[in-house]
Amino acid sequence: MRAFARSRDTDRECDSSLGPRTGAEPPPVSESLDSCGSHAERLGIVGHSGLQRKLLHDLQRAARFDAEVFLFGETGVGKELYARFVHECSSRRCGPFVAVNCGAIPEALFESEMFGRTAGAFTDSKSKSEGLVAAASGGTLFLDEVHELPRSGQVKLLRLLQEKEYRLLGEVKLRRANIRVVSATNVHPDNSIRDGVLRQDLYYRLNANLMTIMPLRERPEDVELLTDRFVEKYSREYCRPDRLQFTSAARRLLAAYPWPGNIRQLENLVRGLVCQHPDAIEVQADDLPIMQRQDGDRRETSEQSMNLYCLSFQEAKERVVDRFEVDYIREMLRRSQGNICQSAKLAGKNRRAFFELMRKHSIDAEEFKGGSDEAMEPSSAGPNKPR
Ligand SMILES: Nc1ncnc2c1ncn2[C@@H]1O[C@H](COP(=O)(O)OP(=O)(O)OP(=O)(O)O)[C@@H](O)[C@H]1O
Repeated sequence: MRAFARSRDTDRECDSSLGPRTGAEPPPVSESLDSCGSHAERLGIVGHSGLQRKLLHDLQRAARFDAEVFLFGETGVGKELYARFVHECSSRRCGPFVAVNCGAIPEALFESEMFGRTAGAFTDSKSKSEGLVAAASGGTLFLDEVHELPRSGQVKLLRLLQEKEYRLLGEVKLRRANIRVVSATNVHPDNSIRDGVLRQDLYYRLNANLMTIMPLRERPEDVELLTDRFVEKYSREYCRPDRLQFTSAARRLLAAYPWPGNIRQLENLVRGLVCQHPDAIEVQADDLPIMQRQDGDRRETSEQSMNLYCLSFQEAKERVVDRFEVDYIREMLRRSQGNICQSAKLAGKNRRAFFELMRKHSIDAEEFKGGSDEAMEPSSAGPNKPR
């Protein structure tokens, strides 16, 4: 079971008067919304854009009640971090936070992993095992990549959410579940439902509080603070005595870059710069070559759009659509490292239609296979992802 559960908090200091409670009642008035600022700080959440402040405010509000929270956002925007924030701001903060990668649970093992099993429940199960629901008891169960849950498992989860009851595999007795479920996905739920990947009834049950986490490119004001936070974090981790500085040209590039891998990508870039340039004091714009290329691409795009006005409406429209299709398909392939099935899924198209578009524009999936760090990272920095 532990292979699917990424982490579990057990050793935190808690005010026993604050919980975990049974989960039904909201925390007392003394736990005001503002008291959660310290939780954000403790979790290392930074950002001062309006979008970020609104998100934290909405999450705090949702956290006070025991209803499900559904987080939607691109990869690397911080869904797991914000799920922890909900947990910390809730009356369940003294209970465990159990994060589960739904895509990693094989369909055949779903029930036993989620609900646990008695000894001998199936042929080679010699001992009793508590499931994830029991592991998260009194706390929060975080279902990451929820659209990857097996279909049969979704039905069973629906029953758990509706009845707040479950049964160990091999046992008749019903047990009461004391969990709050926070789930997350990077595929738009409308697309997952349309493609039959996510059951609509389960989605309705999970999204009592639907929160969209905006990508980093929509809140460039946060880039500077995040950069400084990561410089501090990795200077400490790699025992660098001096703090890396960025020239204003380099900071402008960082703020203008679209960050397809979001905050994880920025974090990896900074980590790479901190550990790969131990003697450098200042990062120049020239130290961020792929970002400059991106800047060049953008200039080129605007020049091309000027030329559009020399064409007829129909021709100009076709050219824009073509360019969009190429950019979009390449981006999906880049995100899934050349996996066509996964790219089609991300795009909400069927595989054949996606492949036809690739053929139309002579795009080769091989180009995106392997070397994903080079494709993802704005510089050659930070070859290892933290996750
Ligand atoms: N506002 C923030 N402040 C500081 N660090 C952040 C913030 N948001 C995200 N991070 C950091 O970015 C990294 C990626 O975050 P996280 O793993 O939560 O993203 P995710 O959306 O769950 O990604 P995925 O969809 O790939 O699972 C983590 O190291 C996290 O600590």
